[in-house]
Amino acid sequence: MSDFTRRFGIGYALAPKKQQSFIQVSLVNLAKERGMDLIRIDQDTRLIDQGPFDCILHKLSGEEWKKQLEEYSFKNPNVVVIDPLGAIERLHNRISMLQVVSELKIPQESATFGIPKQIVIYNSETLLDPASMEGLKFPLIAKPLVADGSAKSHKMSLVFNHDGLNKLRPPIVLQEFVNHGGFIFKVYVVGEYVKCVKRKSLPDVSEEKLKSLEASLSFSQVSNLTTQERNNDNYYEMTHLEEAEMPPISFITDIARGLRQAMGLHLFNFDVIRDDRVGNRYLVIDINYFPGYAKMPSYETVLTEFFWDIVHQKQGGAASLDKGENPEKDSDCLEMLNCDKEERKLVSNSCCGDGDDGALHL
Ligand SMILES: Nc1ncnc2c1ncn2[C@@H]1O[C@H](COP(=O)(O)OP(=O)(O)OP(=O)(O)O)[C@@H](O)[C@H]1O
Ligand SMILES: O=P(O)(O)O[C@H]1[C@H](OP(=O)(O)O)[C@@H](OP(=O)(O)O)[C@@H](O)[C@@H](O)[C@@H]1OP(=O)(O)O
Ligand SMILES: [Mg+2]
Ligand SMILES: [Mg+2]
Repeated sequence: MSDFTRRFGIGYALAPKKQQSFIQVSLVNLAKERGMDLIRIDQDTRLIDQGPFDCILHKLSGEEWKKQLEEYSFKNPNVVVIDPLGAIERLHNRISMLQVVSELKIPQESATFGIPKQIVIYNSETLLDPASMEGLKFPLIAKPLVADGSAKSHKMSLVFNHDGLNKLRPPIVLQEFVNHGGFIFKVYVVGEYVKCVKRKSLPDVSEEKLKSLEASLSFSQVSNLTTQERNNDNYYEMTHLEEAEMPPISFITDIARGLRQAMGLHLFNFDVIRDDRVGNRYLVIDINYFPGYAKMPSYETVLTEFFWDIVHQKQGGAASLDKGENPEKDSDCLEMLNCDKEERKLVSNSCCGDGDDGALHL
């Protein structure tokens, strides 16, 4: 069969929520028109008995899936697995996740980047020992060390003083909370493609406010709030996304490319904030494997193009990750996304302060 008529099979193994958001009819149809069939992998049947596939997309964890994937890859070495489990695992720990950012070698002329100051706490004794704070300054944000996609792994707390540490459950990462004007930049990476969008984030905490606040405040997935949840909150109504200035395009693209190469991953996004104390300093605070691409503008076109490259071996293995340039012009790569206008199908995340009133009051 000539390459022109050959069809390609792309197997996907995703959790139900991810499948529902990502596998939309528009994506399936566009891929089909380009000769690629998206095929659901039945998680109740052995992977080895399914297919044939030219590529496998997945966001599942657990030993059983690992075993299945290894067995499949051993018998089908030519099938591209997006992405290797070993490479994804680095993102399941919030320390190893950001370690890679610190190791990037990127020219920092007009802007600089890094990660917030942070420590890891494994047990309650260390948590309550003032010596372990290593000069970290309040306010802090406490994040579960594990970032495995569970609801628990997204549960965060803002900690305003020592008393606020009492409620925390190690293992956790204590990270300095950096004022950033209430906006966050989400940088989506799909192979060589990079798209930066802005979203609302947590409000700044002034020195004055810090003194008057309760000891801590817990919340979950604030950048993913539903329109309804935002509308119920004064802060969100008062924050104007269009006012946020985008970061320098080529700088963000350089970081994205550096991360992609260093991690050996094709599908991820990372969250960036602009440090208000410095202005042109950008901090990476989170990296997510296979994020909510359906929220990215033109996700169907971008993903279809990526699949096409993969099955035609234009972006296959780690070597081709070095290939370089983003296929889009830089000016097209960064786009403002006003998420309030977006339809969100999935998100059921909530903010819960100590009073659990559903709003984020600082
Ligand atoms: N060091 C920080 N300084 C200021 N704000 C922060 C910091 N870290 C996190 N945030 C805020 O808290 C939110 C949640 O943090 P983070 O992105 O690490 O959590 P997550 O649960 O992994 O999120 P996601 O849903 O993107 O996976 C961020 O989107 C941002 O608004
Ligand atoms: O829920 P969405 O589809 O929007 O995607 C979110 C995704 O959830 P899902 O994988 O269960 O879908 C999250 O993954 P886990 O950490 O929970 O594994 C994480 O990557 C978020 O950052 C994504 O939101 P985004 O950062 O893109 O806004
Ligand atoms: Mg995040
Ligand atoms: Mg995350």
